[in-house]
Order: sequence, then structure tokens, then C-alpha cells
Amino acid sequence: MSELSGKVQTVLGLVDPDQLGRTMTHEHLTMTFACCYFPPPQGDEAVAENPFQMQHMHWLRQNPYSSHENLLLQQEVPAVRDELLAFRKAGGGTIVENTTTGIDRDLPTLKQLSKDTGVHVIAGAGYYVDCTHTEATKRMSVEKLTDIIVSEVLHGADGTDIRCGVIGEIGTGWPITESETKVLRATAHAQTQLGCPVIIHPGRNPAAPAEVLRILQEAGGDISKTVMSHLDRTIFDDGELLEFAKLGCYLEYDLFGIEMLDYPYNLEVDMPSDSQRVKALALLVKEGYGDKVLVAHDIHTKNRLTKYGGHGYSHILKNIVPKMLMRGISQHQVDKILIDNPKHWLTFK
Ligand SMILES: CC(=O)NCCS(=O)(=O)O
Repeated sequence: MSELSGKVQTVLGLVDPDQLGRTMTHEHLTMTFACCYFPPPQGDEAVAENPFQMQHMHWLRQNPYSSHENLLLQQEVPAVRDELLAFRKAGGGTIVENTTTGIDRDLPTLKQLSKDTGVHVIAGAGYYVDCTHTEATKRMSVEKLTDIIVSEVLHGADGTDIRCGVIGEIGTGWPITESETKVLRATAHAQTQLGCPVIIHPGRNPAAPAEVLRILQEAGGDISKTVMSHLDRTIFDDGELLEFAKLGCYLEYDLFGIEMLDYPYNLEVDMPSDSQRVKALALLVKEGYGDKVLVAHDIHTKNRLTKYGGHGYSHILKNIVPKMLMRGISQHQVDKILIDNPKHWLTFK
């Protein structure tokens, strides 16, 4: 039996799963989202280049990906430290930090943030979406990719001895590219060796999540220990959602706090409101999937920090939990979503 078995691996080392407490399973504390810059609407160029003024904050919430500066979350470490202290005060215990290769993972900073704040931080191994894969990554075999991912968990990543405790977020688009398919297969092979949790960023199409699971399963992955992220912007039809839930992965609503009209990466998508997200959670619980639901904010732009008038990392604990209770989700079920489900997912087999 491996020393990881029955434990959770944080950036400060192994911990007992009962120590995690309330857990946000999909956040970023330091990253760049420059890969996903989207040009501003015509006429808004001047605002986009000078966005952090009170009178521009609504524009920024509607167009977060159209300001270069807004995509550089890694410049905000002191603000994030304050946020984590507030998160602890609000009853939070653990953050799963989903930054993988391609969007500037910074393990020493994660370690320091965890030390400074007492929040458990779990780092992610593996690769983000295709457009961030280097030519060298694209040339790698599945075996080589598997070795790298395994090593990031067992020995440390990015030239440090800081170890990752999950694989992901593994980035995929739609359609899934050849390089992303190789990374998915490597993810499944690494998971087989390690018995570890996996988390997936699916493409922006309702068919994408099931196709990712098919590839993982075919390569031997453990779907019951895999999280499908971003369901809020991916599957909209209740029937389709319940069909997908039958496949047995964790079901993550992780864009809490984002309320925008036009989702630039897919204009077909109507981004749900937080109230609609809570409604989706209530449906899944009512239909018997309460053991599979996870929640988070996926903070990946500056404007969502409280420093800039955003909702911050405590929004779910402070505002969404009361709303969940108001909409008939029991306290017992809320505790499952925030404590038990993350704990079971994050514990190595
Ligand atoms: C960091 C990240 O991948 N966030 C997801 C943003 S998306 O617009 O929902 O794909």
C-alpha cells in the first residue's frame, strides 16, 4: 500500500481527510488567463486598457476576458492572501488550486499562501487546454506524459519538491484535439497507478463532458474519482444533465459569482445566474445525486477579488449556502457538498 493511500496531499504534505473542512474544489490563487484573451466590443478599447476604475466595474464584470490586465491573477498575491484569511474566518478549510501547466502554476507561492493563512491548498498536476501545449508537449507520447504527471504527484512539479494532490484541471476543448486526447489518456494511466483524484475542464458543448469520460474510461480511468467541472456553462437541459449524471462522475458547479450576459467563448451559451445554479444543485440532490455534487467559484480573473469589488472566495459560504437552505437543500446535504464529497474525492485510494 502506498504512503498516499487514505490521505490527502496538500502543498504542505499529507493530511488526514477529516482535517479538510469546508472545501472549494475548483479555484485559482495565482495564474494567468492570457491564453483566453478576447478582444473588446468595438468602441470599448479605451475602457479595456484602463479597466480598474469604479465607473468601469460593471463593464469588467460583463467583459472580464477583454482586458489584458484582468487576466493576470498572479499579480494579486497579497490580495489573495487577505482573501484566504477571510475564507478561513467564514468557515472555509481547503482550496483545490486547479492551475496546471500552461497557465503559470506557481507552487512556491501556493505553499507560502497556505503557510501564511492556515488554509489547506491542494495543487493540480497535468496540462491545460491545447492552445497552451508547447510543441514539445504535443510531441510527447502518452507514456512520457504519464511519467511526468505521476512524477508531479510523487516527487513534485516545476523543479520543486512540492507535490500535487490532484490531476487537473485537465484542459479540453471542443472538439477535443489530438494532443488533449493524449493528455486525457495519460491522466487515466496516471490515475490507475496512483489511485488519485482527477478533475476535468470540458469543452463548451453539451456533448463534451460525456466524450471526455468515454476517453478516460477507455484508457482505464476511474470515473467515480473524477470531477467534471464547469457544468454551469456546459449542460443546460435538465434531462441531459440527469443522463450525464448517470455516468457516475462528480458534478461540479464552479462558476458561482459569475453573472454575465454574453459569454464570449460561445455566444450560444446563456450563462446561468447564481439562483439558477442553486436550482440545478437542488434538482441533482432531489434526483439522488447528492453524493456527487461539488461547488466552487473558479476565480481566474482579478475583477472577482473583493479588492476590486468582486465576490471573493467566501461568496459560497456567505451567500450561496443561505440560498441553498432557502431553496430546500438541507443542512445535512449542504455539509455533504462542502465537506464530505470533497473529502471522499480527494482521498487517495
Ligand atoms: C480557468 C478556467 O479554465 N476557467 C473556466 C473558464 S470558462 O469560461 O468557464 O471556460
